[in-house]
Amino acid sequence: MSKLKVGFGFDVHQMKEGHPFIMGGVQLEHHSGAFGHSDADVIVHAICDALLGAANMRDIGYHFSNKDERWRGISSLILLQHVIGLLKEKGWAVGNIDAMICLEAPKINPHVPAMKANIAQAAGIDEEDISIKATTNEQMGFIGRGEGVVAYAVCLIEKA
Ligand SMILES: Nc1ccn([C@@H]2O[C@H](COP(=O)(O)O)[C@@H](O)[C@H]2O)c(=O)n1
Ligand SMILES: C[C@@]1(CO)OP(=O)(O)OP(=O)(O)OC[C@H]1O
Repeated sequence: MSKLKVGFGFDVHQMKEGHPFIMGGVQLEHHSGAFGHSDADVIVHAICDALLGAANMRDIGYHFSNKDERWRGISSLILLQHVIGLLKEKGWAVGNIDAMICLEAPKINPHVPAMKANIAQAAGIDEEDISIKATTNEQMGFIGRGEGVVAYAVCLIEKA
């Protein structure tokens, strides 16, 4: 019988005026963008943490320190590829991923197909096994004021 594990991930990044905004490997047209040590791709970070959590392999900052110059400005899709490699070494394969972005603007919906394609390619999974959703924060709090962006993800992993 195969073994199944679920995982949960969360990430938040500050939004900065004039900064590029990368989400799911797509550069979004917006006056501000998520800021971090890497490309601050918040949905990919939440997915990495969900996968690492499911495999009980610590978290993204443990594997990719924000003090390490190797990861400065790196595409988070490359970090996701590393995470998938770590799971594969332990015999884990990804079942499915479901992720949610909480962001006031811009609209995410038009970009969901491209994001799914990027994440599926980096994770080596079928696009059918990755779901991306979005919500505003109804203009409340730091998300509502456009000061930050949040993402959540859950995943299922399996090993024979
Ligand atoms: N940044 C966002 C936020 C929301 N959406 C889509 O709009 C729908 C309505 O959002 P509410 O927060 O008003 O419920 C939501 O269900 C998403 O489909 C989006 O694309 N980008
Ligand atoms: C991805 C890493 C590494 O570049 O940096 P950030 O882009 O700042 O992202 P965060 O989600 O705060 O933590 C993980 C990191 O160590």
